[in-house]
Amino acid sequence: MFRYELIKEDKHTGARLGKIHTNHGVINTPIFMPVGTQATVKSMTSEDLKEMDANIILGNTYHLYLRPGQEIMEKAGGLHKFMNWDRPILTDSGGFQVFSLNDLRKITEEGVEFCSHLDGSRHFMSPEKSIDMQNTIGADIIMCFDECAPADADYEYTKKSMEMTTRWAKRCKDAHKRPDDQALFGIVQGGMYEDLRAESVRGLTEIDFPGYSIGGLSVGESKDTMYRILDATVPLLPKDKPRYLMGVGSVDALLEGVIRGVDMFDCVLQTRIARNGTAMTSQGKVVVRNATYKEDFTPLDPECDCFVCRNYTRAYLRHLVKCNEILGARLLTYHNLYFTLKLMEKVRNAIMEDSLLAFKESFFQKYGI
Ligand SMILES: CNc1nc2c(CCNCC3CCCCC3)c3nc(N)[nH]c(=O)c3cc2[nH]1
Ligand SMILES: [Zn+2]
Repeated sequence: MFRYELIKEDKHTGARLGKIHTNHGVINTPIFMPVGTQATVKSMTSEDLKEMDANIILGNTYHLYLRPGQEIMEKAGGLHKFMNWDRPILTDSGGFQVFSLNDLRKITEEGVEFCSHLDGSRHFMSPEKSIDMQNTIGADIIMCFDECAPADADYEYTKKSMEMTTRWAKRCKDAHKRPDDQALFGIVQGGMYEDLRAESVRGLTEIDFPGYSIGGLSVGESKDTMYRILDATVPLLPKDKPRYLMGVGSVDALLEGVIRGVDMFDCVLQTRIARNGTAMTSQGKVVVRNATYKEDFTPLDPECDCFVCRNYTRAYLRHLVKCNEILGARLLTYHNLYFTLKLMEKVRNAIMEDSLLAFKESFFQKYGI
């Protein structure tokens, strides 16, 4: 049974310590959730993810709907069994991916018509179809089907889009077949307009959900704009329910989001930059491809105790990346996820000790932010 337990509110900021209880285990918040787009966190085994103590990972309705498809997912007994992951899973509803992965699409009140980015076949996704697929996938936390308005959308478009997303949220809740096993989160929209954000919160809390996501951000707006919208939106959300900031983020955005009362985060950055040869370390970003590391036989991050930093050198990692070896992507992915999960553990400890702002200052100073 899904339950959010508020453990402690930070004395000096909006940060809070919490636990989310699900059928597949407990999630300590604030939490970073590694992204698994096609039933895998790229190059990580379930054992790797357990070893780095990942509490929860993300799946994606859009990708799984296109491949392997609902029928296979059904026959596999759901995503947990299919990918051999017995801890919590959260799925996004597919709305964002339909808009971000396809330019051929048509949005109506009913839903969205789009062409598959894989083979160009035509598809139709609606609130009901998204919920049906998410019920089949069986994730512990699922998302309403929403429209993420573009960052530069004008007031009128953003207002209409947010109002439709609210109507779609009601349709999602009505279509949800397994509310006791899968917690459905509403997604706050309203673009960069504080009054539309407040309207979205009002509409969604009236329908009532066990948790709320903040969507429509990290879509190209400035960090200051994102923080301004968070300042205006988070305080309006119920304190006794989790808040999930979608698609965020880099280490600075994670800390700034926690300070503003966000509990859950997901971001593809950690795994994406790893595949491009960049590591996140306690001294800031290390682009291992750089010639400076050619004869650097020291660990990637001297302060990290992950198996990559304990067993391999920067020179070796640079060699792997230069040769475009799969192991290079795998080792950097493991370290970047480990680093981010450890950062969130330090953040949780700092909230416990009422020293979050001091931690943020010292971390930013060392990281070079
Ligand atoms: C990167 N910035 C950003 N992401 C957003 C996302 C996606 C969050 N990440 C989901 C994972 C992506 C990879 C596959 C697994 C799921 C958003 N999603 C929804 N539904 N609505 C948004 O407004 C919404 C807004 C977002 N902004
Ligand atoms: Zn490491």
